[in-house]
Amino acid sequence: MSAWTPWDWKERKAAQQPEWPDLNQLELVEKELSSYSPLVFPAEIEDLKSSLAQATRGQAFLLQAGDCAESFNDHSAKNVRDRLKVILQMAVVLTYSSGVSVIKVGRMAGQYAKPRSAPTESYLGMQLPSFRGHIVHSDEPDPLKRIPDPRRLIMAYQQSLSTINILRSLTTGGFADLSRVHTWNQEFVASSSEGERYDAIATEITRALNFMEACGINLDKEVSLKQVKFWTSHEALLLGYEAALTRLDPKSKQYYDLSGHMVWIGERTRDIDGAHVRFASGISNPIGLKVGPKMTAEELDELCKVLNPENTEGRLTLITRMGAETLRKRLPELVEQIQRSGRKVLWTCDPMHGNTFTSTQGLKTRRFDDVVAEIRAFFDVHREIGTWPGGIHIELTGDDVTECLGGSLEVFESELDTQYNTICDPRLNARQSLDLAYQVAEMLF
Ligand SMILES: O=C[C@H](O)[C@H](O)COP(=O)(O)O
Ligand SMILES: C=C(OP(=O)(O)O)C(=O)O
Repeated sequence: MSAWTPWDWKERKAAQQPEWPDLNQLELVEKELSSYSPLVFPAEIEDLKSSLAQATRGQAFLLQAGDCAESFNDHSAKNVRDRLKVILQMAVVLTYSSGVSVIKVGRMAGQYAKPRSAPTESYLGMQLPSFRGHIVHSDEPDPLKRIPDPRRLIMAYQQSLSTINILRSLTTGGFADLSRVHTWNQEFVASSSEGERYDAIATEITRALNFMEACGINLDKEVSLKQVKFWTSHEALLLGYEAALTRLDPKSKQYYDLSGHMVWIGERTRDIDGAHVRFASGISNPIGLKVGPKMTAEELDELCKVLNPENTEGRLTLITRMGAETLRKRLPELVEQIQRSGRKVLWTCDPMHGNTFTSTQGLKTRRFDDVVAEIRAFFDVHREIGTWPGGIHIELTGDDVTECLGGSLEVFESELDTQYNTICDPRLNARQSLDLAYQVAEMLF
């Protein structure tokens, strides 16, 4: 096979691409993007890869979380901060309760493109092109506004740049300092039982920090207490956008997709001969691969070979998403095959995408209990085989939304439409996310 180039995926079939009305305009936009500064840097990507290598060896746990689809409509520093807050809170709960180090990766700063099951969707009896994310078109139910517009690729880049700036200043500029652990508890969470439990942990951490200071340890010098390493990730779906931001690192002579630290291949685009797998095979970023209910052991093995021919630890994360019942039946043979082939992979669990259904009011939703059940099944299978259940992949928001059912402060089906704000799939709200962190921490311990 000829040497890989960032654009040679064009010779393959790319699934789930928008029907761009003007391909010349698309090409001009991609050319312009190719001249823009990178959003992240190779050294950061390698740093994440070495953390993921630790997780592959069972020495760390991956928390990958954020929006289903980031929106162009509600971008603000507050919104980014609130999402970061809940991820930091989950990480504190997981680390404090289990003693395992947690790698924090946001579905943020690039998660704008959505693959869909059907090309059209209906709204009040009208057939519309399915919404594919704000990087493609508006979510408004208007056929004209659903026409794909390439200029949105530039808008996605700009919003990602702004999000990364906010994230960098929050994670290194004092906000993520462990001495501020109490302040990450948002008001609407603080009054709930999860919030109170979180506050108790935060008080114990503060007491431990005070104790260390009283013993003469200068905490100001401990960078790991003052700053947080936080990485970005998204699905590499629109390959023109990804290729335009892919650069050759002059030092290592490796190609990196500099649109985010980690990218993943979705369940609908993982064809081994397809464009997405070809593109991902040539970049040096950590790659995630969604593993749905139809994946066979042979297919998975082949995909691992193509995506990680050097068998590098930290390169490949397998993200299973099939619902608890199917997972208990299917995961053992997949794990055993990968074990037999000696492939070094990080296994993580996406308990969201195998558990979506439509409520009686017609809203897409997920049950909190189904989410927990899939993670429990994932832990059970790995514990039985002796492999490391290395992480979770969650769709969440820092807001007080009513999109997923259940949780300890239960969201009922009749309440779904009160704060149903997602532009695509239902997300856990901040309380449900914390609730989930406690349950996963117990499984991890
Ligand atoms: O978020 C992922 C997918 O885009 C989404 O689950 C697809 O949803 P659909 O089955 O309604 O198209
Ligand atoms: C589309 C997604 O998932 P999947 O490819 O697993 O359906 C996603 O994670 O946004």
